[in-house]
Amino acid sequence: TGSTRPQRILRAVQKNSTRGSPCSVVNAIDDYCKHKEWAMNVGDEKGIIVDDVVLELKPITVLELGTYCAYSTVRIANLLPPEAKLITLEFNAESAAIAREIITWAGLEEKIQLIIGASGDWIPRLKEEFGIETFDLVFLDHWKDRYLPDTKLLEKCGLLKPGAVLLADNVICPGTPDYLDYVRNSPRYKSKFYRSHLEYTQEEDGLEHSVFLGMAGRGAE
Ligand SMILES: CCCNc1ncnc2c1ncn2[C@@H]1O[C@H](/C=C/CNC(=O)c2cc(-c3ccc(F)cc3)cc(O)c2O)[C@@H](O)[C@H]1O
Ligand SMILES: [Mg+2]
Repeated sequence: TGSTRPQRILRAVQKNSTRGSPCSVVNAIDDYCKHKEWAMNVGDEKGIIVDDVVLELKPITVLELGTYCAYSTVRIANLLPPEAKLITLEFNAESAAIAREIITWAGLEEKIQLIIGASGDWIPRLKEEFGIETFDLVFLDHWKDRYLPDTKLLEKCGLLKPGAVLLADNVICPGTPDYLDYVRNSPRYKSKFYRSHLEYTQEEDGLEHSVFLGMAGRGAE
């Protein structure tokens, strides 16, 4: 019974980064996944785009769907204002355990709430159980066929306010065609595509940045 990829990523973090330094944790994961073993982190190239969106938006409440090894969790939380909070949902208990270790190693446990469970079960409970009004930023990076249903669920639960941003990874590779079609054609969103590459490769990929305009869409126009 060998180790799992998340366990090897955690070991690389503990070996090659400094406790309490989110930047060094992000760099250690990127180095490991570039030179030793590919893993499905948003990565350094797309990560710079994520950084720019976060620094521009200055979100106070952030939701991440699909924690995996907490690479993007740490990368985003590191750039948040002091009073901001990030909730991240991960339904695989093994991944969540590794993610929690990496979040703690980075020293970000105060800013990040990791919930073990499925987005479909938890999104309807966030207002009640975590006192969340609405999210300023949602980062979608979980199963690609769940982006659209979870977006509709977020709308239904009133968790998006006008101006909220949905930032979706992998809209080209592996691809999220139904989600792209929705956010690009719905009057409820102003969407734009940030062309990039699949993490640690030369393959085409990119992020979709969609601003929620409200349930009434653009109104009379
Ligand atoms: C009930 C399922 C939906 N709800 C969910 N709720 C909470 N966590 C969920 C989740 N779905 C999936 N997850 C978790 O997110 C993670 C899944 C992410 C899926 N991501 C990908 O498939 C992916 C895949 C690639 C990829 C690209 C090219 C290639 F050749 C091979 C892989 C690149 C990426 O950047 C990716 O993000 C896991 O940790 C999983 O346990
Ligand atoms: Mg991804």
